[in-house]
Amino acid sequence: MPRFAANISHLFRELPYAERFRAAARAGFEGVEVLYPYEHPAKETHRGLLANGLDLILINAPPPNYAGGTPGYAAIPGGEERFRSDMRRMLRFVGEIRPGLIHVMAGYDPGSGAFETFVQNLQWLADQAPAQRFTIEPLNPVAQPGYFLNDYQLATDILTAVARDNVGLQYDSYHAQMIHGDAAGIWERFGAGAFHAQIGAVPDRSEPAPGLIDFPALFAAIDASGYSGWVSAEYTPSRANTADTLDWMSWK
Ligand SMILES: O=C(O)[C@@H](O)C(=O)CO
Ligand SMILES: [Mg+2]
Repeated sequence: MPRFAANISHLFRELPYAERFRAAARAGFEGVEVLYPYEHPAKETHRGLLANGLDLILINAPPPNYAGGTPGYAAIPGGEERFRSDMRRMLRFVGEIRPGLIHVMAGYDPGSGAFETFVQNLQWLADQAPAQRFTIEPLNPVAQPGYFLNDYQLATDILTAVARDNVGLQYDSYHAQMIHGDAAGIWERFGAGAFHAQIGAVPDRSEPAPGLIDFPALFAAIDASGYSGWVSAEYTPSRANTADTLDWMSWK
C-alpha cells in the first residue's frame, strides 16, 4: 500500500487547527500537508508535528504579497519582483517547519508569456534553495477556471524547460480525472517520476469511493510504478467526522 498522508486543510476541519495533527496521527497517518500554514504561527505547526510524530509533507507557496487573495502568480508576467520577495519571506518561514515539498502555483489568466515566466520563476526559486524540493500541479478548469497549468503534458513541458532536479510534478487523482478523464492512465504516463501524489474522487472531490476512479487499482499501480513518495488525502469529507470517511485506507 502507498504511504498515506492527510491534508489537514481539507481533512479534520471539524476540529481547530492545532487539534487536527493529533486526529490525523490517531487515524493512522504518519504525515500531513497544510496548504497555507502562514495563517498560523510557525511554532503552532511545529508543535503539532512534533507532539504527534508527524512529517510535514507539503505546503503551498504563499498567496500574493503574503497576505491572501487568489493564490498563485508564478506564471504571471510582470509579477517577478513580488514573486522573489514573497518567496524569500517564505523560505525564512519554512526554516522552522521544514516541509518536504512546496507547491508553487502558476496563477490565473496570465496572457502571453506565461510559460516563459513560470519557467524562469521556478528556475530562480530552485536555485535559491537547492536543498528544498518544489512541485507544480495541474488544476482542472471546472474547479479552477482560468488556471494556467491545466494539463499534465503542459506540466511535463514546463518541468523539462525548468530542468532542475528539485522541481517536479504533483499528481492529483481528482484533477487528473477531471482534466483528462483517466486518472489511472495519467498516473501510468506521468506518475513514476512524480514528487508527490494526492487523491480525491470525482466529480465532487469527496473521499475515495467506488466510482469513476478505481482507487484499489490506482493504489496498486502507484505501488507497481516504484513511486516512493507520499499519497496524500486531499478531499472534502462527505461526513461530518473525517474519521468516518477513511475506509479507503485499508483497501487492498
Ligand atoms: O488540488 C488542489 O486543489 C491543491 O493541491 C492545491 O494546492 C490548490 O490549492
Ligand atoms: Mg491537489
